[in-house]
Amino acid sequence: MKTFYAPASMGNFCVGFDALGAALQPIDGSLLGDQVSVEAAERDTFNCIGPYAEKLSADPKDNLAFQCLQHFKQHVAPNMPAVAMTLYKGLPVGSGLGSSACSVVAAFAALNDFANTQLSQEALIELMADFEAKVSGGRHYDNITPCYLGGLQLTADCIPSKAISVAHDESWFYVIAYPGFALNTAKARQALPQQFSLHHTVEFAQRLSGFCLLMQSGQFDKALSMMKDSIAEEARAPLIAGFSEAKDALPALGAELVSISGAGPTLFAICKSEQQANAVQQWLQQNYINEAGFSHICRLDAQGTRELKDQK
Ligand SMILES: Nc1ncnc2c1ncn2[C@@H]1O[C@H](COP(=O)(O)OP(=O)(O)O)[C@@H](O)[C@H]1O
Ligand SMILES: N[C@@H](CCOP(=O)(O)O)C(=O)O
Repeated sequence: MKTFYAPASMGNFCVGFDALGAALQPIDGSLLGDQVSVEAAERDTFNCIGPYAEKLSADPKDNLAFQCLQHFKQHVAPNMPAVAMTLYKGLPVGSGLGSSACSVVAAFAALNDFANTQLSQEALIELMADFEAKVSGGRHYDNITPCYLGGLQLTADCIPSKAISVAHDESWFYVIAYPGFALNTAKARQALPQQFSLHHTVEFAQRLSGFCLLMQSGQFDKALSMMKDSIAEEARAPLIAGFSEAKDALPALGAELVSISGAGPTLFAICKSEQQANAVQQWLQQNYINEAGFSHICRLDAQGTRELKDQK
């Protein structure tokens, strides 16, 4: 049996709505994401386990990972033998941490390895995006490609190969805090303005292009100063209890930036020292998250989706 782990990701990365995303690795070495195992079996079976399994429908047909299995057998690898698939649901649904992308990416990575297809990386990414689009209320790649490829990705349908890896400052700490309640991505997309002025649109393009070029040339502090979410944050902040208070309070503790991870409600803060990250995390634990929430101090995950070798 092989097990594939897909890491949590932060869509938008503040300055790149639907176009930038980053994979996360907690600095304590823990895994923050979903896992999918596949092994040969007499007939196809699906099992969903893990801390967030019970938040999903008990009917496999409703589960994205099982839908990936069905699609794969019907359209990609029709001669593939029967398999037993197990999804370990390690991320809460509707968290802003790319939970649905994690299940889809881990499932297709495991199936693709099992069936040893000749699918190109781009074709696989498109397939993954098709399935995430089924639930998220829009086709966007900013969870799929960082989750699959790791790092910080500039990503869109119109980008050759769907993603360009963007350099990042490896000394930055990302404090993430999931407050313990769900915010459905499709609902959070409906809250967005449907139109922006020409000025607004041009400024978005200027910020995103300036940010990416500065990061790519190692001018990380200048890039950080350009990070502003002019598309989603204002419309979504009222849907996230405590976000505005945290955004006001955390800079005094050393947060260089406070923004929404994906569609929320997870919040992320960028800090330049571990001491500041600890202070920010402590504030968030006391003031932002409830008993069902959690927080982690993270770096960006450079590997993306990978086989967990020590699993049997
Ligand atoms: N394996 C799965 N992982 C996550 N969500 C799933 C899965 N299978 C089905 N779903 C459904 O997809 C939707 C995902 O919601 P969404 O808000 O997009 O989550 P997230 O932002 O965490 O990716 C939910 O309605 C959930 O029930
Ligand atoms: N760009 C998307 C990202 C959604 O991420 P999720 O983790 O909340 O599913 C958006 O902002 O809608």
